[in-house]
Amino acid sequence: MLKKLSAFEGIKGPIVTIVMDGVGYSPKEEGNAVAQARKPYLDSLMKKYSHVLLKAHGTAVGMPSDADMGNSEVGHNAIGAGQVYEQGAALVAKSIQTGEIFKRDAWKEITENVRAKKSTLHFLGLFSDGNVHSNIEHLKAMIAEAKKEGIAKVRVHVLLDGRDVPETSALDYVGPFEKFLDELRSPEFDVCIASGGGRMKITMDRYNANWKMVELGWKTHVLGEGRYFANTTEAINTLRAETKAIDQDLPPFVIAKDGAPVGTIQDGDSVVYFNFRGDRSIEITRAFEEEHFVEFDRVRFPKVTYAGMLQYDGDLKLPKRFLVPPPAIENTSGEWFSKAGLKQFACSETQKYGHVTYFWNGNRSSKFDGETYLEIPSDVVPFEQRPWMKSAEITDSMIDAVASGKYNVLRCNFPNGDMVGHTGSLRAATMAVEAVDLGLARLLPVIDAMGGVAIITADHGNADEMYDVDKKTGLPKTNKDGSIKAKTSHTLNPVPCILYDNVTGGRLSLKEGSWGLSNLAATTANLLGFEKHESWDDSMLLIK
Ligand SMILES: O=C(O)[C@@H](CO)OP(=O)(O)O
Ligand SMILES: [Mn+2]
Ligand SMILES: [Mn+2]
Repeated sequence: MLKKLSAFEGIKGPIVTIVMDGVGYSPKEEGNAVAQARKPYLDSLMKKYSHVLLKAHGTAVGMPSDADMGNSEVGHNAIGAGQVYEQGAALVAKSIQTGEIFKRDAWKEITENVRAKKSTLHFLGLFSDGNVHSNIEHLKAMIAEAKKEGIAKVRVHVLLDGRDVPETSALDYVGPFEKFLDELRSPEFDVCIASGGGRMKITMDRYNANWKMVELGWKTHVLGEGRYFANTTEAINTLRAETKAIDQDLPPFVIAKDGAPVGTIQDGDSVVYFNFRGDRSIEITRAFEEEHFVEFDRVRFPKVTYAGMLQYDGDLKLPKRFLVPPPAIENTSGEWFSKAGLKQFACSETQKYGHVTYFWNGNRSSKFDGETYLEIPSDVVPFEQRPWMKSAEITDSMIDAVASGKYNVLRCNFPNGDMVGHTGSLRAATMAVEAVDLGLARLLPVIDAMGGVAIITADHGNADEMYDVDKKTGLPKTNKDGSIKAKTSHTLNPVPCILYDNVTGGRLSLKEGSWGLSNLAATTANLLGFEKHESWDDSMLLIK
């Protein structure tokens, strides 16, 4: 049980954590949608209330190095668990480096299956070195090992990124990768790319937001249905010229030879989904694993030996077979607040719903006792067309939940800064931040009225840098037509953390210090009048 604090009895009203997804802090104004947004409410909070900056990237959130940006999974894991675990990116890299991955049963089953049946080994996943969902180095290591182990035929299905890496960088990955395959290819080892498409068009949907994407991915990778191209470079060049889309939004393509797809997925094949992050892996995994599947008509359901890079959901045991064990995230704040008998409420719209539930609770999909979840359906549109997204509805729901008096601890996520930040539109991203400002201005007074306190923070940066800046010159890069190259990925910047307290008469503030997202759970525990769990990182709260 969490122990009661002796120095502080705790706030009587609700404690509310508000995550402004993708709203990082940078002193640089140019290309910074957060700084440029008209957000009088948030600006006044920064003047009036105790605040600090939190580290939200790199080793502070369990990534392999401080060159790695933060992301929603590692960010919400750290906030919810109050601790830093080595995350998927680091665990897989290590397992490959030590060779452990290839000694485990999952890899052996995958490879023995294709050797025994003389069938094809397929790799499917996000094709970049973004290290948010996947890393192309992991893919290359597995292909090289497959050759070493005498596998005869490998097909690769590539989901183009442009969201964790520069927006039109796909060919920078395809070129060197084709060369890598050319060097491995031999009469005994037949390897090539078989299909692909933009990650926001096919396969990588999350939280059941748009199953059509997964259906289109299934048609492309499994059935080999779609537009044929002779190779990936030709596909990308043609589709770019026709659609003007950036990589994440490019339509699907099928690589064909002599009028037939080179790599459909068939009975007896093995399939490795090489993304380590779970949210955008669960739906396609279900399509490959579920015997009775209702989300779309698969037309053909090949009997394959399937493995995910990690296990994506420990409660649902999805997938059954995985190459590397996921981080065992234990003693989350959700669990211990539940054990303390507290009532918890979590809310977001579909795009971030799993962030405040599944990621928050250490990648568990089931609830702890006393938890209530509310999902507001997201629009299925390009978010630069609706930068306000469902911020008003999230605010309405949070106001109702706070005012109901039913909950001790509440959490919500406003997706705007992140989802609109990823589109690369600076104009829309400033509106996104402004929509969050409107929401805060409505919600916080209701927390006052209930005698509560709020922490306003974020999980990582995104909207704070909308220009792709040349590291050497510090100037924005430009496209061929002279326009500024947009940055669609997350940033390395810290995030704000504001303690909104109008109820203790100034007794509480945040200590100066070198803090990160993992210090939030203990801080919330203190606000509730509890000591932190022994495994959580320290509280930032100073109590007078
Ligand atoms: O959209 C996503 O999948 C990632 C970026 O790859 O963003 P976030 O971590 O904010 O969910
Ligand atoms: Mn995020
Ligand atoms: Mn994001």
